[in-house]
Amino acid sequence: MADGADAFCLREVLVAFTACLGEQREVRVDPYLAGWKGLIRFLNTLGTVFSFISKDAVTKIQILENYRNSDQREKYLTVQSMVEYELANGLVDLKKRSEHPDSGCRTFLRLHRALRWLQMFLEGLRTGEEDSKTSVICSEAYNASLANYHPWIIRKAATVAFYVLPTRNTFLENMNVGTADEAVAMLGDALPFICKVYDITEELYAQHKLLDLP
Ligand SMILES: CCCCCCCC/C=C\CCCCCCCC(=O)N[C@@H](COP(=O)(O)O)[C@H](O)/C=C/CCCCCCCCCCCCC
Repeated sequence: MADGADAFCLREVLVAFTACLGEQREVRVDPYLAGWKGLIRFLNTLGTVFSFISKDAVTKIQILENYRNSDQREKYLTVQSMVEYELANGLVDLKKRSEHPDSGCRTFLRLHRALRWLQMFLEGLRTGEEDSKTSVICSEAYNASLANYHPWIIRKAATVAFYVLPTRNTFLENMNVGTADEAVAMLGDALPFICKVYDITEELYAQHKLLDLP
């Protein structure tokens, strides 16, 4: 694991996802991206076999950060304002990637689908037996979520990468929050917030028929 300022800490990641939720059920983009960036720091400590996954996630985060640093940054403050702005201004390719291949809506949707994987993976870790295999928990979560959107070659590469994951307790002890039991307790506190962020986004995208953006 990395030391110092760059070290992964589960608490920081979970705090970031908790901070996504606004009082009016809005989902804030900055803490959402901060949460993913923290997770990618962790992913990078697991070995180069995961590089193709972290590269894709970093690219998507960068696209959204660019919107947050642009003249239109206020429009990208929350997922709700982003959807409203991009749809009202015809900035989303709805049928085929063409004029707006990297819209905020499309890019966020990819991370949103990955959040479902994360939710299922963390729940599997939380409720798993001490010696259960993280690779199995991870594959099951992946097959029930993200895999449905990936071509065969990506599914194959992801499944191979999962094999190198350590056992559940070693994995939890690498979270920098104390013992495996303490990490489990923290997951229990944070998962309802992650679920809520997921559900609100899913509802918003469904309402605007954006769940299948190319
Ligand atoms: C206790 C907490 C520890 C949890 C640690 C989790 C660390 C995970 C960190 C990052 C997860 C990466 C999120 C990946 C986003 C993938 C978005 C996506 O679906 N992209 C595909 C579609 O994009 P477009 O082509 O349409 O632009 C793209 O094709 C995918 C490429 C890469 C493969 C993605 C495989 C995702 C597997 C997720 C499992 C990560 C394994 C983590 C192991 C702990």
